[in-house]
Amino acid sequence: MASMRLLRVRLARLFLRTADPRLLFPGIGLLLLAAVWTIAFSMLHMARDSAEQAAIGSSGELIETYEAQMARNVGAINQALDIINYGLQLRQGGRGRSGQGRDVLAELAERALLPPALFFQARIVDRDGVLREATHAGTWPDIPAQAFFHRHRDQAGTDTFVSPPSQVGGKWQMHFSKRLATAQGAFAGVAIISVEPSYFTSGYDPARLGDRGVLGLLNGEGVFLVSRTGQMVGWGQRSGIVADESAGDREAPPSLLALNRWDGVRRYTLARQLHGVPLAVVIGLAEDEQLAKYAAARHDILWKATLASLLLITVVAAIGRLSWQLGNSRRHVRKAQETYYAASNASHDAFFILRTVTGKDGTIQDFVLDDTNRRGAALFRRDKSAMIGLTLRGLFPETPISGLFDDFVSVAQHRTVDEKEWMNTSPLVKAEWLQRQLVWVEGGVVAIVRDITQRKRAEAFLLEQSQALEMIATGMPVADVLHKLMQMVAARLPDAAGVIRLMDDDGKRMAGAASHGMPPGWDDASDDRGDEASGGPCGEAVRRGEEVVVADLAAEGPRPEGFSTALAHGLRACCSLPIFAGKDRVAGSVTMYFREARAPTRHERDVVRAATRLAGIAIERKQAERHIWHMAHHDPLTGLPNRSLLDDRLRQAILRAQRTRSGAIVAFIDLDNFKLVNDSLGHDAGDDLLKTAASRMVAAVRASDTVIRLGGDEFVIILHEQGEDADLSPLQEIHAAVARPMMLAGREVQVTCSMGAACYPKDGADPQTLLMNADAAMYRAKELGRNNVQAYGAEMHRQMRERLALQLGPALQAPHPHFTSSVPFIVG
Ligand SMILES: Nc1nc2c(ncn2[C@@H]2O[C@H](COP(=O)(O)OP(=O)(O)OP(=O)(O)O)[C@@H](O)[C@H]2O)c(=O)[nH]1
Repeated sequence: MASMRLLRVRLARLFLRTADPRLLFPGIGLLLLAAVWTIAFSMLHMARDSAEQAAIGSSGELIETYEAQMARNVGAINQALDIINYGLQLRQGGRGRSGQGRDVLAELAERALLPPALFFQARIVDRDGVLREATHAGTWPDIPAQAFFHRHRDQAGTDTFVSPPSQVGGKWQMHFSKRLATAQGAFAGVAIISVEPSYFTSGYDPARLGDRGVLGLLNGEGVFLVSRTGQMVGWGQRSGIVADESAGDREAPPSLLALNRWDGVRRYTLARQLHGVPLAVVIGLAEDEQLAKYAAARHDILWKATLASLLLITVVAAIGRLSWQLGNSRRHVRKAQETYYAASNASHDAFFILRTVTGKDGTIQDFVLDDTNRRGAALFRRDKSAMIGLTLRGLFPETPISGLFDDFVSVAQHRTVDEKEWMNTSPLVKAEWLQRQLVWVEGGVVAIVRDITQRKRAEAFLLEQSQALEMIATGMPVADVLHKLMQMVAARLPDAAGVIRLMDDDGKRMAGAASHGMPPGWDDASDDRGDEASGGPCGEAVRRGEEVVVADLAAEGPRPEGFSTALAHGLRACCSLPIFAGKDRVAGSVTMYFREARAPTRHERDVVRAATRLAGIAIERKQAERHIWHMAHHDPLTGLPNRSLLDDRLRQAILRAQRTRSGAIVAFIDLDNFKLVNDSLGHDAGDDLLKTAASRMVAAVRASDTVIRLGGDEFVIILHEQGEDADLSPLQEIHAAVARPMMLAGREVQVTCSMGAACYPKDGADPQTLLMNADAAMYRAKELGRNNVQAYGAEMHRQMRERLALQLGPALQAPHPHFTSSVPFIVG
């Protein structure tokens, strides 16, 4: 199985490698070239075969023809020789027609028993080699030395002897000779018929044998007696051919292509032995002539094959190049696609490629999703494969998308780009806020969508922070600001619950100031626990002044009571941050509880930190405000409320008296001869005296009463809920307390004061009247020699007016006479 799989894999790889146009087309080209040349060579082979067969066939036919021709010629000569012999025998026997003395040859010629004299010459030689008769004139010298003479003289027999061509009478001739014998068989001479060699090759047909063929006669030694090639007639060449003796019924062997040694021409050569004579007919067909058609066809085939090859190579090269370019461009496209996919998959943006679907009338009907990236599938919480092919409407089955669809159509029609942010309403899409860019592409629209929920939330968070800051800046109550901050955190961390607690002024207890999603009674419970600030991890944040994270409330050691409540309500983890109001002062904590047992994320901690910082600013600002207000309304030396609060306190005293149906005493106090202290003991001693006097006054009244320093050495005391009969005994106590000796600049000093009192409602119904009347009474006390307490009387009012008239007159009055009667008494 494994080997099969391996084989399949290898085959697939081989196929892919072969399918590469760089290999495929050269491969196909080579195959086609091989096919072209295989066909060409097989055609050549067939053509040559056919030409050879034709040559062989032709040579076979020719040898038959020429053999018959030669046999006829030789037979005629043979017959003529026999006739000569017969004729001689008849003469010798006396039976000749012409009788003794008449030439046998002439007689035979007359009777046309000899071959035509035009070609043949007949001769008779006697037993001594003397020429006895001849059909033609001419001598033949030294006949007894001729081979044929020896042959016939020495060998009995009737066979014909053929002599090679020799010159007789100036002519080259072949000689056919036969032994002449007496009736007893004795040698009687030789009958000779001579013929020009060309006689035998006159049948040379150039149409059949060509210009370079051969037709010839061989003797028994394989020597040409005559041969003709074209117009050339020759003899005597040694052929080296062994004649075939298969004449007759036996099928002749085919001709052989061989190099004819006598002239160096390759020929299809056949030799056939003639019957009865030691002669063989030879025919030869020159190879180049016989195969001339084949050579032409060969040239034609090779030329066509070459042309076809060139054409093929050109076409394959062109197709290969095109295919290579196509492959290259495909590779580039594929690489570009791969790059696109890699980039788009790594992108934080979702990509959607949608194809436009148009109706018959050309209007856009819908858009079909062709492709998307990983982020796109994640945005829709679906598999990419399940999304591809869906229409735009199909992507948002339950959401009206008319606006989105119109935007797509607009971008597709106008070939533009459209960018928008929108709040998602589709439950299928995993985002609150989205930003989309629609870009026209050929045949469709590409939508690039980005989840901007975090950014939008951050913007909202920033907005809420600035709103909280605005609330702080405009002096909104801290409780409102904290409430806003808690809302802000809740919006960012919707699954969390939280509470903001503030430390009370003495820094011992914390109380909930704002909360979100906390279990009912939780705030109360924690508020009730006075030691919460030092108990659980959240209190620990306040105590340590740093962030405390509890990743699992259930795993925490000794559990504060509140944790059980939190756990019971499904809160498993918490993160608490101290609120710093000012540099080191912890004013409370912001604590968020989470429903999973885990450490809060960085984002969650950042949100809590931001809220904590703003809470600190709000509290610090409120404290600064309070400080400024306190500074504005209190005397920095004594810490007592100053003149700015006088009117308000007087009004409150009146309202309170009205509410409680009681009265109130307004006392005006001025230290006696205070200037002397400054002058004698110094200004600092004067300040100490003022502080001591103020503290003694505060100590002498109830907490609900008010002591105000008007300025200099003047004070106002408001005593609430007094009887209407103006009992001045509380004032006497204050007077006595002030007058107690004190240490100033290392010396004991006793300072008295003058006090004037006006009672509400008896001496005045409004703050101004009461104050003015108390002042008048004080002035009266001064007049009476200082160091006493005077209740307001109506006559004081008249005296006051007289005094004012005098003071406003041209001459100023001299200093009051009581000045000397109540100087500060330095004891030590
Ligand atoms: N050390 C000190 N002196 C102050 C302060 N404010 C005002 N004074 C001085 O207090 C003196 C007030 O004097 P007066 O009330 O006019 O006169 P007196 O000496 O008290 O005399 P009688 O009021 O007539 O008894 C002035 O000399 C002021 O300079 C302060 O804050 N510290």
